[in-house]
Amino acid sequence: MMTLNELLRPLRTQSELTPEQDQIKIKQIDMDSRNVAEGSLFICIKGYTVDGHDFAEKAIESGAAAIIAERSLDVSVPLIIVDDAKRAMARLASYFYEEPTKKLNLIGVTGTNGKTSTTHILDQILRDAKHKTGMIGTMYTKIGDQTFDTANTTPESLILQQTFKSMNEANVQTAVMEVSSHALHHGRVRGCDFDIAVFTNLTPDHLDYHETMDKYLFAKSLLFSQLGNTYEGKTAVINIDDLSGPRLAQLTTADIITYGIRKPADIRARDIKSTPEGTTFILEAFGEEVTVTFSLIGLFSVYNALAAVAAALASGIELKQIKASLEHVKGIAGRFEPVQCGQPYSVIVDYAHTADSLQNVLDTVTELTNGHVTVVVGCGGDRDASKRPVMANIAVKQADRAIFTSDNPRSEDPELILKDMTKDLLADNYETVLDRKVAIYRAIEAAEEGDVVLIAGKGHETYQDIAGVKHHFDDKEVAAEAIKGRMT
Ligand SMILES: CC(=O)N[C@H]1[C@@H](OP(=O)(O)OP(=O)(O)OC[C@H]2O[C@@H](n3ccc(=O)[nH]c3=O)[C@H](O)[C@@H]2O)O[C@H](CO)[C@@H](O)[C@@H]1O[C@H](C)C(=O)N[C@@H](C)C(=O)N[C@H](CCC(=O)O)C(=O)O
Ligand SMILES: Nc1ncnc2c1ncn2[C@@H]1O[C@H](COP(=O)(O)OP(=O)(O)OP(=O)(O)O)[C@@H](O)[C@H]1O
Ligand SMILES: N[C@H](CCC[C@H](N)C(=O)O)C(=O)O
Ligand SMILES: [Mg+2]
Repeated sequence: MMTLNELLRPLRTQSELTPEQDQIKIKQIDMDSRNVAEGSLFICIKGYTVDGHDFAEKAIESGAAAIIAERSLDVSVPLIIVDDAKRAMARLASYFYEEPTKKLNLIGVTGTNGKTSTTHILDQILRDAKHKTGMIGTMYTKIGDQTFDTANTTPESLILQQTFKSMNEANVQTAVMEVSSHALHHGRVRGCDFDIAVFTNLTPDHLDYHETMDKYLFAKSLLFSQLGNTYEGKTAVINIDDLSGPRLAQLTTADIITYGIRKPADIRARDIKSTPEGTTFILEAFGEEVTVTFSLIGLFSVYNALAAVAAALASGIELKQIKASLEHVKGIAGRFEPVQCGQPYSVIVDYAHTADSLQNVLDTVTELTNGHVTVVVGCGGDRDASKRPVMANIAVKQADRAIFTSDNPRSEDPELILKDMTKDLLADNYETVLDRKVAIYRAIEAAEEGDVVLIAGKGHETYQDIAGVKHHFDDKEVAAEAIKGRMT
């Protein structure tokens, strides 16, 4: 709880509050009128769908004691006008919750692909080293052993600061979070005091939103320029094999740890051997060497491991301990996850929903099998349409057979998404099957001994978003039903 006068201090606004209004007690901050309670400060956010200013009255009816807005409103409680409500929200939330990230070793992971995977590997290493950890990302938010659902990979600043405060209360030492480009662009992580920033890679995605790769890189770069200009205790972990790596390195004054496979790097993997059971490699870290046996599959997984190793070393964990942790990292839900029901062919569910990830995963599958490869894949609606034909092209080139189907069409017509994917395809090794369940069944029913069916795009998701309604749908569940159905 804070007085309004005290809470507004970091905004440095010239609010014309009476001495009585100055003393109003603010019990919580809200950006959603549906959460407002007695004594809330309600912040009006102009969204993509609706305008929070239209809910100010509703918030007051629910007990809002003051309103922050970007324009004048006829309201009965104190109104503070700011130029940018989201910017104000980040500042106020961090202040109200007593700058919780300053009490955490905060690690942010950004990049087009590999954020969830890297954060999960890193969390395992940290927990093995007896750190109490928190995680924020695509699959969930986790505080200690408790998990919570999240709507976004990187939530809005208010939710973030509340989460960090809960982490402080639970004595979390290290928080590992995915930082999406949307979040960076929207300023959701303003007010987060990162200690370590990790870059995985940059390949085309979200160009509907960022428009050009340069602007997309600029959004990602904000994590590195925000790393502070004292290098004391701040580290940027950079994939030096990625074209954008060196550019990001130039943007930070923090210490830099590079990792890679192809180029010389501080943290490097060599002699990589992949089998369907896992990967072994020699890990070099600042001149020391250890051999790692790792259960995750594919070169891309080695990159994610290297990123996690670098961030763990920067967090003070010993290489010996890191090696031991890597050796018992378990598979990550929906990432190259096998569906095993005793069938003589392989079925793999994976979250590849970009051209680069699909290419990487198909490269891995084709390298590890002598059988036929069938890929079942679609593209999401209300997302970058430019990746659709590129993904389809990779599918027909890399796999023996592709079944194009629906992903999350959201507000788009799924037939039109399929048309976008296939309109310029010259190949004839594909078919389109709109119903995802039918598509998965068809691929599995045709699989023979030694073949691989890759079901890409939805990974861990347990729903299919059609016209804004989330229907239960789980690729793993459907695949298992199809496999068992064939056995009976
Ligand atoms: C395009 C986008 O980023 N949208 C985000 C945005 O939603 P919005 O602008 O539509 O919000 P809105 O519904 O118009 O509401 C505006 C304001 O009115 C308030 N409101 C609304 C209704 C009401 O009754 N009362 C009320 O007060 C809302 O709480 C909000 O403050 O603000 C919401 C709350 O923070 C986010 O959950 C939502 O993310 C949606 C779910 C989304 O799909 N975002 C994607 C694009 C995204 O951000 N993805 C990245 C990951 C991408 C990646 O790297 O793969 C992510 O970090 O998740
Ligand atoms: N380092 C990597 N490079 C390229 N592709 C990768 C890499 N790591 C994972 N992938 C592929 O990308 C998919 C998504 O991986 P992951 O969930 O870790 O990425 P993410 O960055 O968290 O994605 P999102 O932006 O949706 O949260 C995986 O299922 C795999 O196909
Ligand atoms: N974080 C990604 C997830 C995409 C998952 C895919 N199944 C889709 O719906 O496009 C996004 O919001 O673009
Ligand atoms: Mg993710």
